[in-house]
Amino acid sequence: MSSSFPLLETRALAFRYGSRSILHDVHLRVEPGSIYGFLGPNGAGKSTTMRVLLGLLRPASGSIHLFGHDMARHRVALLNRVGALIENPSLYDHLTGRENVEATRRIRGVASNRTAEVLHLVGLTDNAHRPAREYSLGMRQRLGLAIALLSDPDLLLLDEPTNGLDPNGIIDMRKLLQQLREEHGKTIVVSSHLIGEIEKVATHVGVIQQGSLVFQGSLPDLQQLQTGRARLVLETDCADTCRNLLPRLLAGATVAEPGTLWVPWVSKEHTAELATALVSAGLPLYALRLEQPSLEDTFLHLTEAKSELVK
Ligand SMILES: Nc1ncnc2c1ncn2[C@@H]1O[C@H](COP(=O)(O)OP(=O)(O)OP(=O)(O)O)[C@@H](O)[C@H]1O
Repeated sequence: MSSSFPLLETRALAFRYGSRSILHDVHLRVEPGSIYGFLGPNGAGKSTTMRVLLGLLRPASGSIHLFGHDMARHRVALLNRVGALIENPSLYDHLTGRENVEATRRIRGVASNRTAEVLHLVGLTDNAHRPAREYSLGMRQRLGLAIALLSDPDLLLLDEPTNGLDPNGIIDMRKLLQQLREEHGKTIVVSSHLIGEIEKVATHVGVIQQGSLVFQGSLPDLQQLQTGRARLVLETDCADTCRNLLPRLLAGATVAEPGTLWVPWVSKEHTAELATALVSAGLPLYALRLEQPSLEDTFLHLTEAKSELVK
């Protein structure tokens, strides 16, 4: 991650439900202008983290810094600069989209021109006169986002905003987040349990598993981790003989099957040397191919291994 001043930072954040520890030692770092994909399987602690960040749950220990200030000291002022969408927005179904926005606008004392602005931002202007009960799930999420945008917040915290949406709804939400970042300078933390969704929209990624952050970095950092897990699959007659004859070139290799070796990928030069050495040693080489894990595999590996990869 860059060394610029983080917009949101948690230090050794911990949370407990009674005697049950839910979040442990969470060090989040969200750079200004980023879309931070907060990933983790069900029950990992994403919603709990969001609620702690919004001051809805009190941390057991640790601190939260928003815009460079300690939230424990300036909670109200700092949270005024944050917009949130936590799961499904609570809407008045009998009111129109516009009336729903208006209801919150008045309570919050926001200027009246903002209603039309936020409806336009989320692409609901043409449907603003319809009652919310006629809205699709995607439209409801966008209306919730419009309400979150009323006070023109610098930071948006969105908990699984695409949950339950159909493919078009997911694409619309993704475009909207990109537009909010690129054209309106918003910083966005968006949680999901699907890496496939996050990789299309996020600039940075944090992976949480069982209440601990197991990876944090830019999207290219995560892709690099994926490349580092690539392997060569070598097919021959007897994998053990190969390993014994070429111990240096096959360091770290594992026998997958009697005639198949998995070799951690090093470089194309190493691959060429391995192929030459095998043939020179008179060993049959039936196949030598590169297997690159998908980003999904890497995510599963991170969440299953609970490794020490936090930067
Ligand atoms: N009110 C509660 N009381 C006790 N434990 C809770 C409560 N709410 C959540 N938990 C537990 O806290 C842990 C984290 O839950 P959380 O909802 O934060 O996970 P999540 O990553 O958001 O998962 P999901 O994607 O399923 O919402 C889970 O083990 C859950 O069972």
